[in-house]
Amino acid sequence: MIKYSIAIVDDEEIIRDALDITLSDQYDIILFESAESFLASLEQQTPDLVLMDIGLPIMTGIEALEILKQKHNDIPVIMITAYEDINMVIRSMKIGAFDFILKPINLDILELTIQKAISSIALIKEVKILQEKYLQDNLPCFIGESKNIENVMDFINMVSKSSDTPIMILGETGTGKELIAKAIHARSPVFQGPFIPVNCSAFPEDLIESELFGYESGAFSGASSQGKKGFIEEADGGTLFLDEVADLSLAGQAKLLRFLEDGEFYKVGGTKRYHVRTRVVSATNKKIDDLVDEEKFRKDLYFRLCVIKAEVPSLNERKEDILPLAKHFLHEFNKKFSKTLKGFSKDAENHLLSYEFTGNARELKNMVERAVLISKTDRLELDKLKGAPTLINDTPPLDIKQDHKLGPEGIDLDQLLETTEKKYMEQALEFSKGNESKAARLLNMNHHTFRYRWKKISKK
Ligand SMILES: Nc1ncnc2c1ncn2[C@@H]1O[C@H](COP(=O)(O)OP(=O)(O)OP(=O)(O)O)[C@@H](O)[C@H]1O
Repeated sequence: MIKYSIAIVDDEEIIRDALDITLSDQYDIILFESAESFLASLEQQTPDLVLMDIGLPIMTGIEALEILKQKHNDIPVIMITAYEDINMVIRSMKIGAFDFILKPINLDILELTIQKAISSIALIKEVKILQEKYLQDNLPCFIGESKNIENVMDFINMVSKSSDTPIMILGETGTGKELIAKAIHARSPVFQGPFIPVNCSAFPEDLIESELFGYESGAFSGASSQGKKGFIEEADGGTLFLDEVADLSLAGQAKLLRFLEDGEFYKVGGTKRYHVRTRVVSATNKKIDDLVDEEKFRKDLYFRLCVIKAEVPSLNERKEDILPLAKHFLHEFNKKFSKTLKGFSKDAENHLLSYEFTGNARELKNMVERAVLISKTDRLELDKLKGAPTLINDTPPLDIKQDHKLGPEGIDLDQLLETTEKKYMEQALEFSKGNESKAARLLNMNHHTFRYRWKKISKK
């Protein structure tokens, strides 16, 4: 059961006490003897409902109501008046009071009026509680103490409020663009809808249309007989995250633009029109303005996607975030590898602070992961960080057991399969001198699948 809070603003102590005794079993009561002290308290917390005397000394209840409504229009206010001054009552109702009650207060009428006011805000409150819980449970920790990141987060909090304004996030690889896209989704009104990430560079030109829009049954040979939903349809009522959007082919860009213009599309091989409402967040680590100038990215699409633009600074430009991030990753990998490292040695910290990151937070994360895995001391020492290859694509050295016997200590199967897949893909690329089609053939894979999986796995 939700317990609602009521602020009672009345200069008469006897009334405050009487209301407190009557209502405090059911509601959280906060008492104020003046309009000024009540308004000042709103900086710290806002009540769900206000009971306010009209005839307060110094600042009157009506004046306080006017100020309250400017900032918190959604809080219902019940005015209390000692005399039936119809003009005062009309004025307060015009300003936006929910209702009024007369002194001496009839408790039955009071209870009924409070109930009515609460039912008007119950849904808003329920959604707020749900959203806070969702944020706590689902929002990936976005670490950052620098002014730079604080500004980005403030901006995101502001722009998340709308459910459909397109946002483009720019920043070098590994700066946390996908994490930010998830944060936007989690703070937006469509937070309960799906968050669908699409890596635009993972699909070749001839597949992108069916991946984005889906296809109708029998659209082409090899198509599933039930047809298929595309990513856009999957994202209906939620957020579509178009990662690496600058890599979209010109044909793909044209199709996406058509959808963004009116939210409508046809599936491949179909004549039925579909309508989808989804917030589009896109990201790229390329200099998209240059691509627009070079006509490699459509200007009209750029303007559609980039109604709001957020730029994430590189880690080298926000050195204050390095240690908080490193400690966060240390904690994460302590948990993952059941280690109990307490922190970094002074030397290790200095090394991180003077290091030039090319892969940003992802590179730092990989450095810490490997160092945690090979550390045997209480603190993470410099040699473990230095010894750890810092390639962005590096993964910890987990070897597949040749005998495939499971010991009592168990294994992290996902991690093992991922490492194995990556090792073979790396070797295949080495054998084929970087030719992905040849590498794919060595692993008996279709080359689209190879490209897609390699992109995915080499980002981890
Ligand atoms: N501020 C942060 N707090 C916590 N983790 C972070 C932060 N920034 C990045 N990370 C972690 O670093 C890794 C890379 O982040 P992410 O995938 O969001 O970067 P990206 O900018 O989308 O990269 P790319 O351009 O290569 O797609 C992820 O594991 C992410 O969780």
